[in-house]
Amino acid sequence: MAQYTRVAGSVGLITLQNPPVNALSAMVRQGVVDTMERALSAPEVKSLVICGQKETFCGGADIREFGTKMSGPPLTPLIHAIEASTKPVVAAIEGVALGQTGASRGDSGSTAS
Ligand SMILES: CCCCCC/C=C/CC(=O)SCCNC(=O)CCNC(=O)[C@H](O)C(C)(C)COP(=O)(O)OP(=O)(O)OC[C@H]1O[C@@H](n2cnc3c(N)ncnc32)[C@H](O)[C@@H]1OP(=O)(O)O
Repeated sequence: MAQYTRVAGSVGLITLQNPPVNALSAMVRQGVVDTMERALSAPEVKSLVICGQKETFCGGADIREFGTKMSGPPLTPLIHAIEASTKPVVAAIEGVALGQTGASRGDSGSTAS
């Protein structure tokens, strides 16, 4: 899933939650879609941060779903929705960040779209 909270008054925080590595399962992708919509429609939210939990950003595709029937929202439209956001979206990356366009393992940092 993806948990939505509001911090510092105007920042929407979307936390990827899928132990052990916050992989992009169908539920996580749906959670990001839902929480993005919620944050974008909230006038008090001026910017968004997407983060992982427990010192891991994201392990990429959820390997437990390999070989099963695809469900949930596809990834590419989700990425496009984030890139087209009317509010700035920052990824707060800690630890592993794996996925469609590359992989990294770092200490901490952030990228913006
Ligand atoms: C439209 C649907 C698809 C959306 C996604 C789009 C597709 C993008 C392409 C990709 O994302 S390809 C990349 C897929 N990811 C991987 O192949 C990651 C494989 N895992 C690793 O490389 C490592 O496990 C790690 C993430 C670097 C962590 O290494 P570490 O040494 O810290 O821990 P491990 O002992 O290896 O693993 C711990 C624990 O986590 C489980 N696990 C690891 N990766 C995943 C994953 N991607 N999904 C689900 N579970 C994962 C691993 O099985 C271990 O579990 P255990 O129960 O403790 O044995």
